[in-house]
Amino acid sequence: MVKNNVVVPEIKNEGTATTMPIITVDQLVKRYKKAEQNAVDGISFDVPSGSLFALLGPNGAGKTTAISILTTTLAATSGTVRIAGYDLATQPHLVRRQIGIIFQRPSLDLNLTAEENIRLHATLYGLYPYRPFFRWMSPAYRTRVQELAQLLEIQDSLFKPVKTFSGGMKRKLEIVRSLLHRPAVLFLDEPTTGLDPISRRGLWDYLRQVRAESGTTVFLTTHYLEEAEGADQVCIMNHGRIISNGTPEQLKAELAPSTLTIDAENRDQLRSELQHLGQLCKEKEDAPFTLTSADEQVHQVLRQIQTPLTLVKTQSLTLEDAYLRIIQQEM
Ligand SMILES: Nc1ncnc2c1ncn2[C@@H]1O[C@H](COP(=O)(O)OP(=O)(O)OP(=O)(O)O)[C@@H](O)[C@H]1O
Repeated sequence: MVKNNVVVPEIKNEGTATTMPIITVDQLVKRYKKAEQNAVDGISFDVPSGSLFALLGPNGAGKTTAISILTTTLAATSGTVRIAGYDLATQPHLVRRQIGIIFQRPSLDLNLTAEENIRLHATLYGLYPYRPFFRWMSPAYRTRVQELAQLLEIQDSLFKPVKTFSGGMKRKLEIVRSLLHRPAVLFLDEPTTGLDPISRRGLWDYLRQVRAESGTTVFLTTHYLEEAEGADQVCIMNHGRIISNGTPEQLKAELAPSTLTIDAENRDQLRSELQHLGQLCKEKEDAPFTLTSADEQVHQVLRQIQTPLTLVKTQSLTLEDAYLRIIQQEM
């Protein structure tokens, strides 16, 4: 892998993802006042409509800065961003209508019920006229809230004070609230930080469901690599720059090749066959042959080998392995 290599993604079209970009970022720069370096240093990427896009990077890489600009809460120094066809710099109010945001820190009023939190948000954003009771709100509002609450399985807690909610339920409530206006893009800044593994898994199941049902594009920053494994596209930032961008499979294939361990009764024949196939492999006396290549190459090699094998073991590395390699190359 060459440093700063940007893999052009071949977008998977699973379920709702299409190849049309809903977000286009071009040469985006942010330099904070009095800072000596750019926090975001000329990044460019596209997010296909309906996809799950994960932005990764170590602490201080520039992820929160980038997501803050994309969600119109921070002004860029230069560069252009288009979201759902609108220009971020000149049409921020139109962009805001297209997006839902879930920040790192929950922004719920703990003394209100879940539904009251949703109602306040809906009224503040001008989605529905305010009424002092749920039953007085418009039928459209009531149906939408019930639908979303059911989707995220918090319908039994809708009228309970949020202070009685677990961390996972609060996150789900924030999701309900952010989906109220059917945003085209849902931005999530480290949405599962502080959640236990069960709540994290649950949240992901729900987000998957929401995406399947509404075709929402999800743009996420996370430190949990296993969460990014399920993304259509993974973009890795470091020091304000994009150092890798592609599908998880592409990143793994480029940076963390799979290992194939094979052996045969007739080791001489296998060795010469491997040499003939141009496979450089590590070999210790009497130990199995270990080949390291990208996933599809491993399978190709296996298909071509004629020598009867006594051992075949493949080990695919994880996105976390790929990520650590990319970051370590940068150090
Ligand atoms: N308000 C600010 N003023 C000055 N510098 C800032 C400000 N916010 C962030 N920075 C700097 O910008 C750089 C990028 O920070 P940012 O918070 O975007 O990184 P991050 O990738 O989100 O990190 P983390 O994973 O820790 O949340 C860092 O060097 C940080 O110190």
